[in-house]
This record gives sequence, structure tokens and C-alpha cells, in this order.
Amino acid sequence: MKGLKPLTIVIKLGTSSIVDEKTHEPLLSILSLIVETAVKLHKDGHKVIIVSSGAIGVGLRRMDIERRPKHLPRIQALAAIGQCRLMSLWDSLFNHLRQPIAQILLTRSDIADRTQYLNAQNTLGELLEMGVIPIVNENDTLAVAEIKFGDNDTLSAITAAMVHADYLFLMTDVDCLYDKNPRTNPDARAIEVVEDIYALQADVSSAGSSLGTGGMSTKIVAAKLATSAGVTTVITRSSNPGNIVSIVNYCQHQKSLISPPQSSTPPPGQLLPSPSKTIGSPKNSLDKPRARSTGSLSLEYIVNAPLHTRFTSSLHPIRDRYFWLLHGLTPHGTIFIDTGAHRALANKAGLLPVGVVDVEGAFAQQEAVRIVVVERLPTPSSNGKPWEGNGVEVGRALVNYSAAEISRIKGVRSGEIQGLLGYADSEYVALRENISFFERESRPVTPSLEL
Ligand SMILES: Nc1ncnc2c1ncn2[C@@H]1O[C@H](COP(=O)(O)OP(=O)(O)OP(=O)(O)O)[C@@H](O)[C@H]1O
Repeated sequence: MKGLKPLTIVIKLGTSSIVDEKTHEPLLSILSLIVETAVKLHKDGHKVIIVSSGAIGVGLRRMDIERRPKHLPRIQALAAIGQCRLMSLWDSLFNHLRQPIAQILLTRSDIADRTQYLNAQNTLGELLEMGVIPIVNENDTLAVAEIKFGDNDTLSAITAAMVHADYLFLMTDVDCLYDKNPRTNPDARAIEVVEDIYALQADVSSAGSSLGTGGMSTKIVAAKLATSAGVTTVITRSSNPGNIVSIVNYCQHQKSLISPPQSSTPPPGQLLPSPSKTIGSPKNSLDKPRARSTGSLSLEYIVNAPLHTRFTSSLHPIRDRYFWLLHGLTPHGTIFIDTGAHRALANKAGLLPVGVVDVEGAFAQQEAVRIVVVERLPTPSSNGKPWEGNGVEVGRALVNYSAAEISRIKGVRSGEIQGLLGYADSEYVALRENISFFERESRPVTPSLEL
């Protein structure tokens, strides 16, 4: 990769890439190849961060426990046992190549505080400047459900956004994303380029490996998050980490490759139709140029790239404070606003109480809330609801008033706040700088889409 601009590359390794699913023994050959690849990238001038799962798996092996227990303190104890063994393993492997590493353990509550988020960002930046490879993991020993990222796919996406990475590699035990689970569907077809993640049609509902936490669905959520922050995201098989170099090389030079013909029929002798993908058959990707289907229903021609799924990054990335507002904070409630308020916010105005239709949840001042746009009814319905329909979640905000206060001032002019509350800390429910919109404003209000 010499000659390419220096890149920042985050490599996320799932549990299935680090320990054997059945024996829980560390997969030393894969780990060694990852180390060689990371050091090669580093020597070529790139900055590398590894997000490593596997602490619980390694802890299971250390304690000779066969199955992951259900009891939370036991799981957290195993994570504590496994984490130090895992780091000592990484350190001894990297040490053979004289590459210093550092451990960063995060929980969601660490980054919910703006100052701590910036501290984490600065520390990662400093480590990269010093030529160190940071190894990031969730602090499983401290994290309980409410403060968990939940899976390292999400953690790796937040890390990649934090350091303004160019690439996020989600390394796993399948070649790429398929239209359905290839473990149970031998006819599953590979999806290789996703230009519009919101148009993606793939069944990712089934669980992954027995030690894995997320399966494919968390990788899609992570890809949504990372691409919105301008990070090209790749899903590929971990057993050949050298592919990372080829894939980055391919992506960086793609513009200089043959432009795709508009017709879906490849020119004779140049491109072959893609075979159906079956699990564990990565070979065909390396030798033949061929046409492949894409998640956004267009065709792309790929020459000499190892099999992978690439999610292209947003042209209008959401970064820094706006990314943190959306994904660093956990919302404690919802503010329902009318379409007029939504238009005003889009034109960079702050949120006035007059545009607030309804409030849900119990949040305090300066806590994060969801912003949901609804159709305001001229008069409340028979059950007293002032709006109709499902509502569309468009973004997040840090609010100047608590839920109880907003429910008293909703729908009124700012001049009336003083009379209703006895004080008026601000004319706005939320300042514009404390409001951030999602890349797409069409997210239905369902908990499953919560990031
Ligand atoms: N549409 C799909 N395409 C590809 N794989 C799928 C799909 N749906 C489900 N899967 C499953 O997702 C698995 C990969 O996710 P899994 O969580 O096991 O791995 P991991 O990321 O390596 O581990 P971890 O969750 O610990 O990070 C695959 O082995 C496959 O069985």
C-alpha cells in the first residue's frame, strides 16, 4: 500500500475470530496473521486500531468452563480473567515485531460525558501519533445492560467515528454479508457493495456463532453508524487478514479501474456472472473478474478483490459533537414536535416550546432525548392525544428543561415560560447546537432501531 495517502484503519475482531467456538482455545494462527497485517499497515504509514472481543471466551478456557454462564457477575468475572490473558497474548505477539500496543477499555457511560469522550478521543489520537496500536474492548467487568454498547460492532463503529477513521473492518467467520444466513442457506448470495444501506435487503435476523454476541444484525447497525460518520465499512472473513491490505488497496484505486458498463450484460470475455455463494468458498473471488449483485440494486464490476461487503461512506458525514449527540448519549425520553418546528430546526433555528406537541419519559435538564416529528391535531383526540400517526424520529437533542417542565410549557410562546414555571432559563427547549439530525429522517420509532 505504499504510495497511498496515510489512512486510519480500525479492525474489529469478533469472538469467533479469536477463540475456537467449541474448545475456546485462542486461534493463534489468525491472531499472528492479524498482528503481521497490522504491523505491515503501520510500517506503510497507516494508523491502526484493533477492537478485540474474546475476553469472556478466553476466560472460559482459563477456568475450564464449557458454556458461557447466564449469571451476570460470573460473566463479568470471566471477562476480567480473560481480558488480562488476552492482552498478554496480544502483547507477546506484537512484541515479536517490536510493535508497542496499548489497552483502552470503554463503557457507554464513559463517552456519555462530553469531557470523557474528548479525553478518549485525545488519548487514542496521541497513541496513534506515538506509533502505538491501541487495542480497544468494552469494559465488560463494569458494564451492566444500561451502560453497555452491547456488542463490539457498535463499539468499533463509535471508535472509528471518534478517530475519523477512513476504514472500519468488521472481521468475522463468513466471507461477507449474504442475502440470508449462509450457515443455514447454502444458496445464499453474496452482497458485495452497499451504496444505500437504507435500501439493503438481507435477512440478518438469525444469531451468529455460539460465542458471538451480535450476528450480522449488529454489523449492519455498526455499518450504518460508521458510514454516516464518513467511514467506509467492510465485512470480511478473519481467517485471511492479509485481505485487509488487498481490499484497502482495491478501494483506494477503484476510481482508476475499468468503469462499469451501463448494461447488465458483461462484455464477452471480460466479466463472468457471479456464482451463488456458499459458506466457506472464498476462493473464486481472487482469480476471476466478474459481475456481482449489490445491496442497492445496481451492478458493480470487481476485479481482483478478495470477497467482502463494502458499505460506502456518506458524502455528508456527521462528525464530532453532532455524532456524539446522536450516538454517544443514551436518550432518556422523547419530545414530539410538529412539522413547522421540524422545518425551523432544519433551517438552523433552536427548538421553541411553541413547536413541542408532546413529551414522553422522565428526563432532567441537559439530558438527551429523541426528537420525533408528528402531525399535530387541531383539537386533541378523544383520548387527549394532541397528535396522530406513528411519528418519525429525526434526531436527538440535549434539553434545557426537564420532562415535567416541558409538559407545562409545550405549545406556548417563549414569553409565557416565566409565568408558567416562575423562571425562564432559556427561551429554547433545546439550543440548535445541542440538536443533531440522523443522516436519514425516516427512521420509524421502534426500539429495535435504537443505536
Ligand atoms: N445474512 C447473513 N449473512 C452472513 N452471515 C449471517 C447472516 N445472517 C446471520 N449470519 C451469521 O452471522 C455470523 C457472524 O456473526 P457472529 O456474531 O457470530 O460473529 P462475530 O462478529 O465474529 O462475533 P462477535 O459477535 O463476538 O463479535 C455468521 O457466522 C452467520 O452465521
